[in-house]
Amino acid sequence: MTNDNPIVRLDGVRLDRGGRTVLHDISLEVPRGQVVAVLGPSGSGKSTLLAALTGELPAAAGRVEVLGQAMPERQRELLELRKGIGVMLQGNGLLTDLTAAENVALPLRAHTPLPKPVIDRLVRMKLHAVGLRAVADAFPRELSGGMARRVALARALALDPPLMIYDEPLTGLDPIASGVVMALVRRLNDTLGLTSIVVTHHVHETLPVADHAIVIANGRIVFSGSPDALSASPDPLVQQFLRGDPDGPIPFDSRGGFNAAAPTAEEAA
Ligand SMILES: Nc1ncnc2c1ncn2[C@@H]1O[C@H](COP(=O)(O)OP(=O)(O)OP(=O)(O)O)[C@@H](O)[C@H]1O
Repeated sequence: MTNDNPIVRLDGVRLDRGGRTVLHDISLEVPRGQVVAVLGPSGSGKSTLLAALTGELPAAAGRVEVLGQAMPERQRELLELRKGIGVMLQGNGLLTDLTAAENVALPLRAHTPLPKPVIDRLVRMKLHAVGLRAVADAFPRELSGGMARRVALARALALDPPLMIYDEPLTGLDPIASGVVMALVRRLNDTLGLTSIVVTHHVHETLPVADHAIVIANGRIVFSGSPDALSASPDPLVQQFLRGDPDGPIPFDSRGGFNAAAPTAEEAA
């Protein structure tokens, strides 16, 4: 495998949840080194796509390749692959009775045999990378929302994964904290040689740091291209999403998924 190979490749992937198809025929490639924004309205299937990238949700059809290998079916191989994927989940997921440093140390304790002094040093380096070395001994409740998010980011980076996935990293943050977090995502991506996939509906905060944008709506990828091309897209679906209009080709309650654009006669009545 050369480094020119995409770090993520999906080919004709279908993803089902609760017996219903959420995403149809998804094909995409994520080149190494990029920050890719996966955008879409609430309920469009962003988290479902993310679950396929981490192997949590097997594809109902098609092929998912991550870090140059097909998504393993066997649990042990899957766990090994997941060590190469840093995931920052919605919210912080920090353990409240552990300090910031102890939270960041968790993956290192769980997945490496490293002695404590080495783990302590690595934790300090990770906290330094997110600009928070000074709060190593603080508990999550003593941190602002933005700082807690950065600690969660440091924890996701703990095992030096080549691929970072962020699920709604800006939820609950004010505009300033959002700007800090997104600038950090970009800086860490470039300085540590990562690839980053940011799953979000925060378009305007995310596009400025993204190299590539994908928009999901009505069960499919409706746009894939540069942030500039996204802003200029004449597609009514894309425009509705960018403007946040309740009326248009994306149903207001898009939880109905792929078929939601065409309500049943009962729903329409
Ligand atoms: N475990 C599940 N079982 C059944 N249906 C599910 C499950 N998880 C998600 N869904 C459905 O799949 C669709 C897509 O949900 P998903 O969470 O992927 O969307 P999303 O774009 O991430 O939404 P949000 O931005 O609100 O987080 C929704 O219709 C949702 O109700």
